[in-house]
Amino acid sequence: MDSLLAPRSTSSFSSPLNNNKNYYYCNINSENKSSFSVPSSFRIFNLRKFSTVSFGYGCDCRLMGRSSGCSKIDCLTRVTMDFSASAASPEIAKPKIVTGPGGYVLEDVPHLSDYIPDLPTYPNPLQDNPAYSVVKQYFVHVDDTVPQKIVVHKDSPRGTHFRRAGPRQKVYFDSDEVHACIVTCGGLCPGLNTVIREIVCGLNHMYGVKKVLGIDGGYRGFYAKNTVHLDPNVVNDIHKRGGTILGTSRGGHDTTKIVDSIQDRGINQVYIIGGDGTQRGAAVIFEEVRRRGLKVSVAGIPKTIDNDIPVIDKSFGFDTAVEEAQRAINAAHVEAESIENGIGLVKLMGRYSGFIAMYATLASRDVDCCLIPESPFFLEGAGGLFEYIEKRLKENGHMVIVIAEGAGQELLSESMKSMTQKDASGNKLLQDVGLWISQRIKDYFSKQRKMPINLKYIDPTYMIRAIPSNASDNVYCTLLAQSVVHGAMAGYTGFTSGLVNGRQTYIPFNRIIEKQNHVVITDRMWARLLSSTNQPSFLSAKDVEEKGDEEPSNQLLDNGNCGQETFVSNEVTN
Ligand SMILES: Nc1ncnc2c1ncn2[C@@H]1O[C@H](COP(=O)(O)OP(=O)(O)O)[C@@H](O)[C@H]1O
Ligand SMILES: O=P(O)(O)OC[C@H]1O[C@](O)(COP(=O)(O)O)[C@@H](O)[C@@H]1O
Ligand SMILES: [Mg+2]
Repeated sequence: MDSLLAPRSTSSFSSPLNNNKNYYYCNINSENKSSFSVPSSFRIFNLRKFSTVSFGYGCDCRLMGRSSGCSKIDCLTRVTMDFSASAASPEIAKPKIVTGPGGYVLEDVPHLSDYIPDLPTYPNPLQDNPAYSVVKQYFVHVDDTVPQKIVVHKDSPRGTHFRRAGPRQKVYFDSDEVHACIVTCGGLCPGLNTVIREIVCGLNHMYGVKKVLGIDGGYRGFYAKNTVHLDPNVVNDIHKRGGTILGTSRGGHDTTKIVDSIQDRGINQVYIIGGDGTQRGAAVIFEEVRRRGLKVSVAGIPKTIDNDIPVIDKSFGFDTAVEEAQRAINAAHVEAESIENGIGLVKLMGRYSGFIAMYATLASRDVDCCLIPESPFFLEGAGGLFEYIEKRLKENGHMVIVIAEGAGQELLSESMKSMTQKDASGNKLLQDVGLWISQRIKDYFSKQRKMPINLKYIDPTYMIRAIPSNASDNVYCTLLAQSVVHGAMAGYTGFTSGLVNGRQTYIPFNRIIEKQNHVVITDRMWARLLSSTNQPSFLSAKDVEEKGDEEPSNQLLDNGNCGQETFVSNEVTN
């Protein structure tokens, strides 16, 4: 043990602070001039003008309290502590993998009781709620799990499963004890307000939770902004609006400051709504919370209109975005077919994943060519884009092209000397492929082919994500929000709530952040698109060979289980 801080007497540390059994305090008054000492596994990370020192059980040492007293480290009492009995949590929680017969694997989510012993439990208040008490088997059985792959062969191993979401018979928070907060991060997505609304209403109506804070403006709002009080009245109408009433941002993830803020405010349930970057940030927050031994559930709700989050069937807001994209594609089609050699070009979102472009194309049937980041293409020569455009114009007199913002970036880089700029979150800032390709097409046909064309470029980028969610996304948002609330109340932490094969599940952060979900162009879904547009694949035999090694993604409608009809009916059963 180092000799930085030592307690006056060990008994000074035996009283629980704020009824939080994981923290112990000693009062130090300014007359006791001495030095501070902590065991080497402990760290003082928030030295302020506080007079109370608290020690997390098996984790960090913090200065807390607000009464006047000592302000400097050298005026504190010399105290002696022996923390040898308290095992500090390792830096990173190991994945919880449970195996069973027949190759069954459960990728389980962490639980508060994994690192806090002897937590009290309470009967779930829903059992007295008239809306739920009549529903037979309302509570999820403790052994319910959901398979990740549902297309199997007779001899297939049972494979990976995730814990089924839903209310548990016992909960780990007393309703009055809960102090929740909600934050939204990253780009906008239709349905953010619905998720916020349903978390607030779910906590309040199902569990009687009254203390819910909104964190303003993304992660940095934890430490740089004021919070807002949220209750069912405040959020009543917000699902009818696009955007997020809490505001959002990129960058600003400072783990220590965020967890300090959680701790200082006495927050014990953190609901984090955001995309792949946000879930990475949530995973780090969870690790820090666990390391400090706090009774705080950290729960993620996946948000991404790009659909780039793995494992889950799809993100909320995706359907709405695809629907809105139809309006731009329709306009492009009307413009193109009204003039000779008309080309309607629509750029849609999709930084690394072309799902919106692919589904908008499949839904519209007016699109002749869809270009996405996952499928390389080339412009000139036999089998290239220009050749195909010319062919379509000669056959049809007009054509519609949909391009995802991340498509063909390698071509732009070659011709425009690649920029390596990033946004505040570290995402690569893309060059405008829509403007670039418009110019290349115009130049090619006017200069090289001497063929007059009329190109109309439509960029509805922000229009498709700044709108309120449609009816089906609203239902999805509600189920996601309720699932995440049930999970946190049941003491689960370090998890994202998500739809897997039409069932609500709890997925550990490590699975959500390990990779991005991409369109696999050697899968049937992309083949369906090619056969619907009749565009060439632009792939060489070598490309196909390389792409053939990729694992199939969760392709939304593929595998026969994620179609809209199944999706809705499964939702209802959850
Ligand atoms: N690896 C990471 N570790 C911690 N925080 C991250 C990480 N990546 C992104 N973040 C934070 O998550 C937030 C949202 O990330 P961003 O990539 O902009 O959007 P999205 O979550 O929608 O993908 C930002 O505040 C960013 O700082
Ligand atoms: O201009 P912004 O706000 O950075 O957003 C643009 C990005 O947002 C997205 O729609 C989604 O990004 P995130 O899911 O990472 O927030 C990307 O397709 C696009 O590149
Ligand atoms: Mg992202």
